[in-house]
Amino acid sequence: MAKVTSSEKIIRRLYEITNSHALGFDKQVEQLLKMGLERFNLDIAILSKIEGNKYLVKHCVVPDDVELSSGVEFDFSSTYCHITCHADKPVALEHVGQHDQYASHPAYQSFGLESYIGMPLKLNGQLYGTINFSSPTPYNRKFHAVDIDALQLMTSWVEVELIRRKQEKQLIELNAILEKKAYQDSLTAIPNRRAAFKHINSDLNRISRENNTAVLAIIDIDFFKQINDNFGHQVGDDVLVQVAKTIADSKRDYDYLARFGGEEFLLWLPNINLDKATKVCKRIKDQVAALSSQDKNITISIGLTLFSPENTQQIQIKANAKAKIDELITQADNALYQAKAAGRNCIKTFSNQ
Ligand SMILES: Nc1nc2c(ncn2[C@@H]2O[C@H](COP(=O)(O)OP(=O)(O)OP(=O)(O)O)[C@@H](O)[C@H]2O)c(=O)[nH]1
Repeated sequence: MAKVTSSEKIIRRLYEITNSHALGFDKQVEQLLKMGLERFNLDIAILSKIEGNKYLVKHCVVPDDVELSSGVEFDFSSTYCHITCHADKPVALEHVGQHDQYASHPAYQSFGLESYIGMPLKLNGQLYGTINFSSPTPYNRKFHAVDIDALQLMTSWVEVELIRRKQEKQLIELNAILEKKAYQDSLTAIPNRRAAFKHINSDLNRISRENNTAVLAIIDIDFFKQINDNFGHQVGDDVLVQVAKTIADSKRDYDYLARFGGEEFLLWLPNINLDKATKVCKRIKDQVAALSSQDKNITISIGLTLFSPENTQQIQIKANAKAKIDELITQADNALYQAKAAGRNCIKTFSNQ
């Protein structure tokens, strides 16, 4: 049987550790550092992060009698890693006290570590920190090329993993932004039509389960086309933003406002009856009427409809919430049409009669 070389052993062990994804990054790094300590027969292992002149211990494995833990910070210039990063390559020192140059280094003066092997960690060419192994006693042999190779392998894995984790974090953040954008109106920054459907959908089930009532209102800015035509699209946009903000500020905290499209807004008022909803809408209408643009008052018309589940309808609503929402919107639209026909700047309620 072929003899397994120490390089092969290290590659196998490294493969095992780096493939143990279930362990999680922190444990993997810990095992990697332990493997390095065994490999080099040294006492202290550190994965550091360097920010300016701050040397931060991110991970470490140390003997019980050494007081060092992750989170501890040092002056970067007073560490051996400062030499390593300056050299921009692996540095291996077997007996620092006997070294012409390093014996007078502040790191030796401060920590008295006699043996050290370390390497810079880089992410996309930028210095991130170091991986290093050291001991207060002189090294009992010379560091060889194979030691540097082992250190190189460990460093490369950490570099790749750190980049992957950074990209994963960026991707999660990007997805959150995209998700938010998918449900938000870009002009007014309030929820959009899609978000409103999603919200009402889940609310309908709760309200019907609690045998409560809710009101759906469609709010439409009056003569909005004239604003655009007379003063331009930008002024129209500003009016939309002002109206959205005014409605958002005047509604109850638990009401849900969305831009339904064009100059129309949808307001969902859960756990309310028609009387009270009319009062909320009147307050909103009056607040908007206090706004003006280009010396012209802005007014809105509102159509309301009541959602009142009966116990027997619960199963139906759960199965067909979309159809129920469409029906409520049609009813509120119908009432809005009447408000427009009645001269605008008023509130009308849908009725079957
Ligand atoms: N500035 C701006 N205008 C928009 C936007 N979306 C829709 N509009 C305009 O809104 C106007 C709506 O006009 P109409 O549907 O005739 O309604 P109106 O003029 O308000 O008349 P009534 O509703 O009957 O009082 C159209 O001119 C659209 O171009 C937008 O995002 N920004």
